[in-house]
Amino acid sequence: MSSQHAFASETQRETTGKGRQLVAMKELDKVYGNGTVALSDVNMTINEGEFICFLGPSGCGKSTIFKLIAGLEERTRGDIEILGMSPKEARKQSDIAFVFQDHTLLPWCSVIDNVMLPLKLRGVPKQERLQEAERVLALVGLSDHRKSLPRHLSGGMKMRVSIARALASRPKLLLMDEPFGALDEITRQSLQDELLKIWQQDPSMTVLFVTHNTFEAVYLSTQIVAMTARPGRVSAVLNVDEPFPRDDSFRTSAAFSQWVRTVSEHMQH
Ligand SMILES: Nc1ncnc2c1ncn2[C@@H]1O[C@H](COP(=O)(O)OP(=O)(O)OP(=O)(O)O)[C@@H](O)[C@H]1O
Repeated sequence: MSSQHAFASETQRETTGKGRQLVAMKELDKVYGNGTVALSDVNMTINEGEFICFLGPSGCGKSTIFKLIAGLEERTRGDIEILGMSPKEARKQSDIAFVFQDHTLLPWCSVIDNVMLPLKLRGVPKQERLQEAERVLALVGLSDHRKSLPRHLSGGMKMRVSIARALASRPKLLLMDEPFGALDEITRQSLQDELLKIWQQDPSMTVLFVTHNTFEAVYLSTQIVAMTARPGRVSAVLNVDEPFPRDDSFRTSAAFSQWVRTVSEHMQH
């Protein structure tokens, strides 16, 4: 791999995904009410099954892109579609789930009640809720802690609960906004491995992941979206064409170091 061909130019920004087109953004601008131009002319397609990390300086509009995809903010100009629907329609069908850095668990509810809450709000019958919660708690290795309260869990465990809660709605698109930013390095790496395992088990699930950490982006991604400082634009999309499953042997490989160097060099320009 060389830095000359690693990045697709802005006009060639087609993904190399495993599935059908999931998200289409065309000439997207976002100007907030106070006049802040958060995004300018964002053009991007995202295919089903990708794991895409968004990297860029603070304030470049990464969270804003997520809010537009989730239908939590309205675009100022341009088009955005999720599986041919508006973001709000897609969210209503529970096709989209969020995980934030702050785990947002209800402190007075047990782990399993926290995981079941979104299903309860959607009117899913109790037996089905329980089954689904057990399934996702097993996925994140927390079955034995189903009755614990959040305050009895470590930061990494709270994040696992938060991921389980998002997975319980079986989303097609999982949006993760700096989820591991507050965790120590060892916990972070084990959660990266668990997340990749979960993602690999479901070929149709797409993960969009914001991080400031180049190592994390290279380790996790099928693609890295590099963004410029505000107003945010997509400056390049990098296809990290390294095989899965990935493990510590990838983290310590020469190829990994080369990818990190390439991405870092790009981000400095
Ligand atoms: N509701 C809002 N009203 C006005 N300006 C906003 C609003 N939300 C975000 N902004 C501004 O829009 C720009 C992009 O913000 P955004 O949070 O999307 O960036 P980011 O890349 O996610 O930042 P960070 O990496 O620091 O989390 C910033 O200048 C921010 O201050």
